[in-house]
Amino acid sequence: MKALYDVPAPAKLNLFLHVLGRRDDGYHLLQSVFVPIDWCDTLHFELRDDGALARHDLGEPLPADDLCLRAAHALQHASGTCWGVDISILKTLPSGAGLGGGSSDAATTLMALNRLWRLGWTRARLIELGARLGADVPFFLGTGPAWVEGIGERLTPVSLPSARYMVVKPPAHVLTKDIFSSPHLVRDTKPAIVTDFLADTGRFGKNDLQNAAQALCSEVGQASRLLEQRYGNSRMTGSGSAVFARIGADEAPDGSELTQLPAGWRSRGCRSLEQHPLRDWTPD
Ligand SMILES: C[C@@](CO)(OP(=O)(O)O)[C@H](O)COP(=O)(O)OP(=O)(O)OC[C@H]1O[C@@H](n2ccc(N)nc2=O)[C@H](O)[C@@H]1O
Ligand SMILES: Nc1ncnc2c1ncn2[C@@H]1O[C@H](COP(=O)(O)OP(=O)(O)O)[C@@H](O)[C@H]1O
Repeated sequence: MKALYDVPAPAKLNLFLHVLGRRDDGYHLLQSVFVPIDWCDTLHFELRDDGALARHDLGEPLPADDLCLRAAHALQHASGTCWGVDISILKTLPSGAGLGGGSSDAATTLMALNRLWRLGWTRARLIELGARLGADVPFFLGTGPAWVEGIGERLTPVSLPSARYMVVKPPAHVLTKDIFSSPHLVRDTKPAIVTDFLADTGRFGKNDLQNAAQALCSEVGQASRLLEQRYGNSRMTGSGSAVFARIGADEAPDGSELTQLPAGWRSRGCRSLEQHPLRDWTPD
């Protein structure tokens, strides 16, 4: 195998997000259900025999310390392989949205290179390496929707019925660190448990980060109100600034965009994925 083309890196939504406390290192402990959706970046991987790692942006330029290259460097170093790769990225997911785009790109890179370089690493070993790249990377190395605890490294797969969502992303975005250090940060006192959530599948929980995000960025509240008016529900995903609403089977076709949005806003009709598209690429 010399190449892998059209490899997807799906985004995710947080159906709810509880902040339970804070670790000694300052990171906050979370409870959340993450669900992958069919809004994806697309990556191509071509084997190099000179050991070089190169990235080619097919869309908007990516940051110099792009998470795909960081993932490739980390796996090349940890595995000791002599192989290299040319990574081409067609970025469609907005960055800094709470959609996990960069984290998903990193996870897809680890799974694709594990296959291209014939490393044979297990999922658990990739997750251990991925957790050092970002708190959301372990989720994207998993099998699909998951109950997530810790700072994102403790995953319990859950099966959820497919659902449809309209996602709206205003142009501004909020720094995750500013949200967690905000006086508006809500902390949950009563942790939920998996069975509680599953008993109420489909009913959104709260996002404890949303008050702080709205205090820092008025567009998050604006996006929430827009979706409440159109669909009767809304919730910020992750640390924002994207907001989503659950929509009916007969509303907004998949991939559609909302009209009459302010300039620079993005939107997309999405469907949840019952499993990660690369689920079978990695041995458990
Ligand atoms: C909170 C989540 C939920 O999915 O937000 P999104 O990234 O999806 O928006 C993620 O776990 C985000 O994880 P990650 O993206 O790795 O966080 P970073 O940007 O590295 O965090 C920036 C800063 O936010 C604070 N931080 C982050 C995560 C966490 N569980 N507790 C924290 O206190 C820390 O000060 C950290 O240095
Ligand atoms: N391939 C990438 N795609 C998106 N963001 C990236 C990538 N590589 C690095 N980043 C950086 O990671 C941060 C966004 O990460 P991402 O997982 O997309 O966050 P969010 O979950 O908030 O959308 C930004 O600071 C961005 O500059």
